[in-house]
Amino acid sequence: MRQNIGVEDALKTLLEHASPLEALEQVPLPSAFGRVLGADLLSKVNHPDDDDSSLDGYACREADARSAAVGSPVKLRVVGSSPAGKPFQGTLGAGEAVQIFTGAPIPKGADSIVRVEDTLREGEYVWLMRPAGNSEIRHKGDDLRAGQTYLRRGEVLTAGRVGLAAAMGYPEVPVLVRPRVGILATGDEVVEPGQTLPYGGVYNSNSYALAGLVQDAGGEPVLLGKVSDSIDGLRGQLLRAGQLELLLTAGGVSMGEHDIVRQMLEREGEILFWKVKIQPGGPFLFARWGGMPLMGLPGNPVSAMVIFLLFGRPFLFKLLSRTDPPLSTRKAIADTPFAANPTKQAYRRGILSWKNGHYHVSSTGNQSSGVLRSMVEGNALVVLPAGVSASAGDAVEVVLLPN
Ligand SMILES: Nc1nc2c(c(=O)[nH]1)N[C@H]1C(S)=C(S)[C@@H](COP(=O)(O)OP(=O)(O)OC[C@H]3O[C@@H](n4cnc5c(N)ncnc54)[C@H](O)[C@@H]3O)O[C@H]1N2
Ligand code: MOO
Repeated sequence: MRQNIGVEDALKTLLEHASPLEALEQVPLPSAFGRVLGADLLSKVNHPDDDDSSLDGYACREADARSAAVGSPVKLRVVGSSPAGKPFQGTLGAGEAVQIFTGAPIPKGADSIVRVEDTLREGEYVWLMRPAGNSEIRHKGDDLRAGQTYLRRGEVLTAGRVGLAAAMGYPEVPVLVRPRVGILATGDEVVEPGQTLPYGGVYNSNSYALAGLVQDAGGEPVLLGKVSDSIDGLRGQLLRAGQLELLLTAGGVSMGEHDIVRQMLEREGEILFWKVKIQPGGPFLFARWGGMPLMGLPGNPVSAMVIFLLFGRPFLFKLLSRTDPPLSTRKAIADTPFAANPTKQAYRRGILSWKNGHYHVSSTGNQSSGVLRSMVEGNALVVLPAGVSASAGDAVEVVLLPN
């Protein structure tokens, strides 16, 4: 078992155990938002499907309306109307105009448009006060060309991408099946919210915070409840869970005699590393157990969340072949001091804001790993290499907390 390894080393090691998933499912568009596209999608149609108008006005021949001006308008006979969805079927001749609406195909015989604001309608005639132009014509395929690929495997279906899939003619899309991530809390003192809190007890916050982070990364959380500090209980609960793409345990990986996760894995799993030079979350453990990768997250609520973000989230991104980066970073000016850890890379909770053209970050205050509210009051983690503290005014790197 490797111990006390660096952050980069830990990430590299665990990503070697993340094999991209292949299984796909078809989902209807209303359920597609946030899912990861499983195949490249090419457009089934041209959009627009023919040259069309970008405004409400009149279609005519450019040559007929060249001399039109406010003082000397040109008079054309209106031979029809072309609303979007009910295109004019005839052919427009010299001296003629067709009333046209935004999105309607340009009638045969017309080559230009004048907008309605520059016209005056009089019965079956229209006066044009400006020359007609063709810059308001949207050309066939300007937006989408049939047969061209616009969406790619590994892309997250944002609102725009779901809309684009619809525009390309797909009522449903192939997406990667969400990796199922088991979440198990440990500890005799851990009690479910709603129950009476005994002396020395703590409500189980880790399972629920982690479930949210798993969903946000594209996974499907499988809540496995909690086990007390017994190796038999832990093993039994994990066996009941069946085969999952990733197991997360929270707690029980530190030095104490009750640290059952580490003890069980030492006996019957393969621990790939234990302890990373990081704060919070130093006792982080990564193992394989029963053919599954297992992340033993430290029990402190901040540690569990930070370790999942820095390691679990990239792991799920790789399983899903996601092409967007798992984390976003910024450079910011520290408005308050941030204390280093002498031997570990530190991640301090900060409040990131934008002032006078720069990002600024200030501490959320108490940086203890038990202060869960710092993950809510803060929106970023200030990254401090081992031994490097930041004074007010220093430039620092921050990692944005996802939503
Ligand atoms: N002698 C040492 N003690 C500790 C060390 C060390 O190196 N030497 N490391 C400390 C660090 S750093 C951390 S982080 C914690 C991690 O310990 P465990 O992973 O074994 O976690 P627990 O001891 O079970 O719990 C720690 C803390 O978190 C609370 N907790 C646990 N589960 C939940 C939950 N589901 N919801 C909310 N809160 C939870 C638990 O009550 C404890 O307060 O170890 C240090 N100790
Ligand atoms: O990882 Mo521990 O969070 O440093 O307390």
